[in-house]
Order: sequence, then C-alpha cells, then structure tokens
Amino acid sequence: MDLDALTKHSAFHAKPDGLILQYGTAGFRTKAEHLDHVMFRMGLLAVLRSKQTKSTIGVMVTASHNPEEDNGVKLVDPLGEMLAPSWEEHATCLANAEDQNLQSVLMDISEKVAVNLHQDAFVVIGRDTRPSSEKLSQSVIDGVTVLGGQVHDYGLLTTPQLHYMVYCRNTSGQYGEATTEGYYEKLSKAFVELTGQAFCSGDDHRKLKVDCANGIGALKLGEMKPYFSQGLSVQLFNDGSGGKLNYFCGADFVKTHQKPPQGIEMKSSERCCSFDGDADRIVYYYQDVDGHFHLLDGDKIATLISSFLKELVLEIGESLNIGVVQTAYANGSSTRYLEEVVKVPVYCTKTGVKHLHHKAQEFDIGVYFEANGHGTVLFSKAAETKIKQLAKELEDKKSKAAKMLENVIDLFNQATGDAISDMLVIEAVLALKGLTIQQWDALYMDLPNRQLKVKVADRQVISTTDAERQAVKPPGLQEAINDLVKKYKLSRAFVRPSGTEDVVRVYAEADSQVSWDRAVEGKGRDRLTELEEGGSRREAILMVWQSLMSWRFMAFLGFITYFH
Ligand SMILES: CC(=O)N[C@H]1[C@@H](OP(=O)(O)O)O[C@H](CO)[C@@H](O)[C@@H]1O
Ligand SMILES: [Mg+2]
Repeated sequence: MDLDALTKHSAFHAKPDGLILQYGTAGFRTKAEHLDHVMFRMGLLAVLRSKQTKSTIGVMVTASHNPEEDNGVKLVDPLGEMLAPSWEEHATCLANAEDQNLQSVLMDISEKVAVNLHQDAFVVIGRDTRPSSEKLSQSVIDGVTVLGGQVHDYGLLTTPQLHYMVYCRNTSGQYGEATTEGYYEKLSKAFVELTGQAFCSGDDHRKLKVDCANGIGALKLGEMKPYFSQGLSVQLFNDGSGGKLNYFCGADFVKTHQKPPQGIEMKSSERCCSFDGDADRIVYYYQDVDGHFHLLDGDKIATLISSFLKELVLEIGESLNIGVVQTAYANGSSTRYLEEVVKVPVYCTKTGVKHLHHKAQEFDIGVYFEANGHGTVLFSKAAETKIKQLAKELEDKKSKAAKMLENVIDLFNQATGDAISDMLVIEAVLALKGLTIQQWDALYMDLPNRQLKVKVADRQVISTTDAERQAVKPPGLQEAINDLVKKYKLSRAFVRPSGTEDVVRVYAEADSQVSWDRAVEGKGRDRLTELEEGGSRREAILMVWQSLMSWRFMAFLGFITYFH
C-alpha cells in the first residue's frame, strides 16, 4: 500500500467536518455535495473486498428514487448480491473516519478481515444519469487506483445491469457475457423464445407504455428495444429528454401516491408500468372505463409469477419447492391469496432486498418481491440442472413446461431485482396465460392500507422484532398497537425506523371479512354492493388510522416535527 499516495489523494477528497453517515439498507445516500469523500473511500474499500474475495467487486453510484440533488453509492459482492452485512460496518467506519485517521482505519479493516495486500484487485463501476454521478464515479476510480486496483468503468448503467456484470465476471462468463449487449441478448432471446409459445398474440397484448422516471431506464430500455421488438412493442415516457428525475413520476411516486405519473398519456384499459430512477423497481397500473386508477404493485407481481411457476412445476411433475418471500409491507390479501389459493409457503423478512434475497436462496425456486416493486426469482443450481435436463429429455407437454422454465431462468436477473427483466417476465406471463391487466388485477383485492412517515427526535428509540412486525421498545408501544388493531377485522399495524431516511414509518391495514370471502369465492358483485363495501372498507381503515395517529400513539414517538 502506497501510503504517501493515499495521503496525497485523500486530501483531494476531504471529509466535511462533523458529517456522519451510515451504510444503510441500500448503501450511503444523501445530498450529492456531501458524498465526494465517501465515494473515494468506497473505492478504497472495494479494493480490499476484491482482494479478500479474490473476485471482481462492483460499485454503483446512484440514489435510486431519491430526488435528483441526492446521490448514493453501494458495493456489489461477487455473485452480484448486496455487500455482506459484516462489511457494512467497515464501510460505515471508513466513511466516517476523520481525514487524519483514514490510513489507520484502513489498516485496521485490512487486518480484521485478513486481506492479503499483495493480491490483485478488480473493480467495476456503473452510474445513473444524475448530474452529479459522473464526477462522483471519478472519485471512486481515484480511490481504487490509489490502492493499485484495476478498474473497468461501465459508465451509465441501470443498477441491476451492474449486478449482472459482476455476476458474469465472477462466473467466467457462465452466467452471460459481461457487456450491455450480452445482457440485452441473453434476456431478449429468453423472452422471444418464451413468448413464441404464446397462443394469444393480438396487437394489444404486445403493447406496453413505460414511464422511465426520467432516469437511466429510458436510455437502456431504448437501446434494448430492437432486441425484443418481435415479442413486445414498448413506448417510453419520461425518457429524460424534458422532465426531472423522479419528479412526479417513477415507480416510487406511483406507489406512494397511488396515482399515475405525470407525462404519460393513459387511455382506458391500457397496460402501463413505471420504473424507478435506477430501474431496479417496477409497478404496473391502468385506468378503468370509469377513469379509476388501479395499481398492481410488487405483491400483485409476486402473485402472478408464483401462480405461473407453480403451474409449470406441477406440469413437469418434479418436486421442486417454491417459497415466496415478502416483507411486513406486503398487503395481507396477497399473503392470504398466496397461501390459500396458490398454495405456496410465504415467509416474511425485514425490509431491504438483501434480507429477501438471502431467504429466497433457501428454496429450489425462491420468489421475492417488496410491495414497492423490487424483486426477482432465484433458482437453485440443483433446480436449474434438473430443469435443463428435463427440457432436453422429455417430449410432450412436460418438456414444453421444462423449456418454458429454462427460458424463465434466463429471463430473471439472478443477481438482483431488475425492472427491465421483471417487465419482460410479466409481459411473457400475461401473453402465455392470455390475461388482460384487469384479469390479473382481479386475482385478489388489496386490503385498504395506509403508510406514512413520521419525523421524530430519535428514530432509534424504536426497536423491533419478528421481521419488524412487533415493537419491543419503547415499552408499552406494542401493547397500544395491539389494543387498537384488535377492534377491527383483518387488521394489522406496525411501526419501524426507516433504514434510508431519518423517519419512522407507520403502516396499517384492515378490512371486513365479507369482502375477502367474496373475492375468494369469485362471486359477482353488482355496483351497489361494491359501493357499500367500499364505504365500510374505507371506514375500517380510517378508524385504525385515526387511532394510530391519536395522541396516545404519538406520545410514544416523542417530538413530532412533521408528518405527511
Ligand atoms: C417501506 C419501503 O418501501 N421501504 C423501502 C426503503 O427502506 P426503508 O428502510 O423503509 O427506508 O428503501 C429501501 C431501499 O431502496 C427499500 O428496499 C425498502 O423497500
Ligand atoms: Mg432503485
């Protein structure tokens, strides 16, 4: 380690006094102007991680759905997964070290993780379209090179594309070719082959409007379009040519406001979807003939995909186990539908993709989605081998199902949730099943729910257990929530400190048993009962909500400065 060079270069990336940041759910995220030193230091850390794992490590510069002025950085581990939790602590230590202590903190980490400093290091870098991203990624490069690591700068990439590149490079190209063309070709080939078997091929089925949040997704989907045009025609909106990143558009806006983004022309019953700013999240939606907006979020996506996979697995007649992983934010109706109708086991983990991903790896086929649209499906090596073998051996219906599964494996990004890949899977499933977006939406009816952020003096006063569904601190809080929710049918509520923002998140849902029974039994509902039911459903959720927001509850949270 050339310590003189390190001292010299770190002086160009000085840490602002008193700034403390935490490697959170999705790396570091804050205003772009505070991040230069963090970028440099993450370049350093990526070199250590690369030396330790003897593998290529990824660094992605993005702040996903945050406002354009923000930025962020996260490290990608060898198989394209999120940085190991034990290293998150090292990242936090290194980012917060005062300039004069940087060397010693770096040496400390090297010793703790037993890095062989003579080992080669290789780091790949990607960035989103934010105005600050290019300069910040240069600071990462500076950090890598000062420690003698080699760099490949991919420039503009979606977050999932960078994860894909890392995975490809560490499997010597077995997973795919580590270029954007390699990514486009692999996914498009699988998609075209899969949809080639679709019975219904009307034009309407092949059209999709995509809100790209004025982000990197527009650029990359635009490049990729010609590769799959025979299977699907996509029309891009919010492509970055005019509007601002994530501003009144994108998956996060649509999910949190439950309304369409600006900048998209939506006609009744047209199928539309939104990506977030770095294209790792997707939600679908449409407007019905009465002009009502319908959102199909990550839970609806998980349901559609799980049903499809379950059918294929039954058809090939192999005992491959399927598990679905959700978080506490999953709508109760989706969990119930998955367990009782699709008949797949459902597991709940803490918020954050790394937790879901980790759990999903326990199954032959692990489906995971956060309600906000972040997710994918993982196939175990054993399942993949079995499916590939069956696709070759069998003739008939079984082999057709095995071939479909083979393409599905290639179509899903096995490294992380990916808006482009998920979009192609969903489009393929809808085409193969001959489903309209309304029919998909009608699989189950969401329980009415509300989610809100509350700013408190210190969000860490709340700690949780049971996958964040129960508060253990402060004392008495959970009892107060229990008292409230037990008054309502199918009601559920929880609070937890956010891992990405300085807020506490509050979630509540409730319903009447009647509407669930109706939905499951598939009984037709005339307009009148629908309206009556709508009234009682709204009333139930409002009551839970108002109680949660009452002074009794707020008293537990300390000083509230705002909520919205
Ligand atoms: C309720 C919610 O949507 N939480 C989001 C949000 O995490 P919080 O820890 O809730 O701030 O950002 C994460 C990273 O993007 C994402 O994985 C997660 O789903
Ligand atoms: Mg994102």
